[in-house]
Amino acid sequence: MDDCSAGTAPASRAPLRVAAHGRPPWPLHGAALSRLIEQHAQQGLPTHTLMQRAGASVARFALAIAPHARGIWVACGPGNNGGDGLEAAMHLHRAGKRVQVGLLGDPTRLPPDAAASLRRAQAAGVPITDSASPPTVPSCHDLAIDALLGVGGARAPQGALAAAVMHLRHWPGTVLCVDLPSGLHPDTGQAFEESGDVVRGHHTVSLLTLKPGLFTGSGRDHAGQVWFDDLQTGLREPPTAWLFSKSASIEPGRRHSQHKGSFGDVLVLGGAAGMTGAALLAGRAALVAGAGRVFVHTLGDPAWPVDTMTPELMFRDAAAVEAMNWAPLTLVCGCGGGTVVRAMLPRALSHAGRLVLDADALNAIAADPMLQSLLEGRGRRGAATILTPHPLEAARLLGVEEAATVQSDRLRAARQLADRYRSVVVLKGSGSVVAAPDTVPSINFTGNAALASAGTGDVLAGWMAGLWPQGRDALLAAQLATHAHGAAADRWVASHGHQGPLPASRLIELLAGYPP
Ligand SMILES: NC(=O)C1=CN([C@@H]2O[C@H](COP(=O)(O)OP(=O)(O)OC[C@H]3O[C@@H](n4cnc5c(N)ncnc54)[C@H](OP(=O)(O)O)[C@@H]3O)[C@@H](O)[C@H]2O)[C@@H](O)CC1
Ligand SMILES: Nc1ncnc2c1ncn2[C@@H]1O[C@H](COP(=O)(O)OP(=O)(O)O)[C@@H](O)[C@H]1O
Ligand SMILES: [K+]
Repeated sequence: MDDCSAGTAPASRAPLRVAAHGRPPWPLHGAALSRLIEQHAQQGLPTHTLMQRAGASVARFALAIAPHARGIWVACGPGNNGGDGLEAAMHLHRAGKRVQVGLLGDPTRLPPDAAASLRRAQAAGVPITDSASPPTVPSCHDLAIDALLGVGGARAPQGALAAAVMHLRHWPGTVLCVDLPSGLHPDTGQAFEESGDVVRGHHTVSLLTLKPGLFTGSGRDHAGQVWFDDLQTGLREPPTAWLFSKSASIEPGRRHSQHKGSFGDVLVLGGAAGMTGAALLAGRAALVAGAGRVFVHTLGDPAWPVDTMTPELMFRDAAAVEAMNWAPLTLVCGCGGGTVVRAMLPRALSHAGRLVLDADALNAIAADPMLQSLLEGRGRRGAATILTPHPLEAARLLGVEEAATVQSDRLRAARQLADRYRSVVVLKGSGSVVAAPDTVPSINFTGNAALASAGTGDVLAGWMAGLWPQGRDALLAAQLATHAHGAAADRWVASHGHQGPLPASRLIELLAGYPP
C-alpha cells in the first residue's frame, strides 16, 4: 500500500493544457522576448513574486500528475530555473513529500531570486545536496523535477549538469520539466550541440511564456505534454510565432445555393513514370477536401484513362492540358513529377492562378536560377503560391548543403524561404512551420510520426489545393490543411494506440471523415 499522501497543493491557478483545437492560436515567445516580458512583469510586482508563483504552480502541478509519488528528486541548476525548482521543492516538502534537492551551482553565486528561494527552502528544512545523482535508487513511483536550465540555457550541459541530465533521462518514473526540458534550445527545439543531451519529460510546465522550441524540431519528443502558466501576468507582447489552433469559426460552411463551380477546379501535374500514385493521391485528396472538379495529368503516362478507385478524377493528356486556361485553376505541381515536371514549370509559374509547389517541382526550381526568378517575380506580382518543402527540399531552395542546417532553426529557414520567394511556405516535419512574407509564422501542433510514410506529403499538397479556392487565402489554406492533415494522423494513432505508419490512402479516408 502506498504510504505517501497526495498532500495539499499550494494555492495557485492550474496551468492550461496546450492543445490544438477549440481556441485562438497560442502566442509563442522566444528567449529574448521571454526575458523582456519577465522584466516588464517584474516591474509591476513585489520582488520575488514571479518566482514564488512559478514554484507554487510547479508544485501544485507535480501533486496533480504524481499524487502517489513516494520520493521527489528536484534537480536544480545555477540560475532562476533552479530557483523555480527550489521554490517548488519547499511546497512539496511542506505537503509531506519526501523531497531531495540536488543544487548544481555555487549557492553563493545564485541570482537574487534563486538565492531567495534557496533561503526559503533551507528555512523550511528541505534536504539539499550538491550531488548530480538522485539520493536513492529511484522507483517507478518517484517523480523527478528538471529545474536545471530554462531560457538561460546557453550551451550543451557539461560536467555535473550533464550527469544530472543523464540521470533524468534514465529516470524510471515521471519526469516534469520546469519551463523547458534542460538542454533544449528555447527558440529552435534542438539541442545546443548535435551531441548535447536533452532531458525527456513526460510533462513540461512552461512559465510566463510558451517557447517555440517546445513545438518544433525535436521539442515535441523532449517536452511531452506541454502546460502553460502565465503566472497571472496576462501580458500581451507581439509573439515570435503562433501555435496554430483551430477554432470552429474559421471553417466556412457550404451555403445552400452553392454549386460545384463555387469550389474551384484543381489541376494536378505530377506522376512521372513509376510514380503515378503520387499524382493520384494528390488528386484524391483535393477531391475529398471539397474541390469542385479535379483534373489530373500524369506525366509518365499521359494517356492514363481512369482511376477506378476514384472515378471522379478527370484525366487530361498533354494537348488537353495545353489547351486549358490555367489562370482560374489551382495547380498542384510536383507529386512524383520526377525531372519531367520541370517542363511544366515556366507556364505554371507565369500563368497559374493559385499554385502549390511540392517535391520534384521544388527540386527543379532549386536547381534552376531562371525558375527561381520566375517564382520570385510571381511573388512580387502578388500571385499566390504555396511551397511545401520537407527539410532537404528547403535546404536546396535556400542553397545550403544539408537538411540539418534547416533543422537547426526551422522558424528562421521557413521565414527566409517565404521572404525570398514571396510565397507561403509550409516547412514540413515535426511541428510544421507555416510562414508568409512579412507575417509572424505559425507552428502546427497536430501530426505525429505515423505520417513518416511515403505519399503523405502528396496528400497534404492535394488537400491544400482542394481547400484553397473555397474562400480562403493562401496562408489560411496552408494552415488549415496542415492542421487537418496532422489531426487525421492523431485520430489514427488514438484509435490504434501506436504510431505504426499510416498509409497515404488511409490518410485520405481519415481526412474525408470516414470512421477510423
Ligand atoms: N526571475 C524570475 O522571477 C523568474 C524566472 N523564471 C525562471 O527563470 C528561468 C531563467 O532563468 P535564468 O535566466 O537565470 O536562466 P537559467 O535557465 O536558470 O540558466 C542560467 C544559468 O545556467 C548557466 N548555464 C547555461 N547553460 C549552461 C550549461 N550548459 N552548463 C552549465 N551552466 C549553464 C548560466 O551560466 P552562464 O551562461 O551565465 O555561464 C546561468 O548561470 C526561466 O526559464 C524560468 O524557469 C520564471 O519562472 C519566471 C520568473
Ligand atoms: N514525425 C512527424 N511528425 C509530424 N508530421 C510528420 C512527421 N513525419 C512526417 N510528417 C509529415 O508527413 C508529411 C511527409 O511529407 P513528405 O516528406 O513530402 O513525404 P512524401 O514525399 O513521401 O509524400 C509531411 O506533411 C510531414 O510534415
Ligand atoms: K528545465
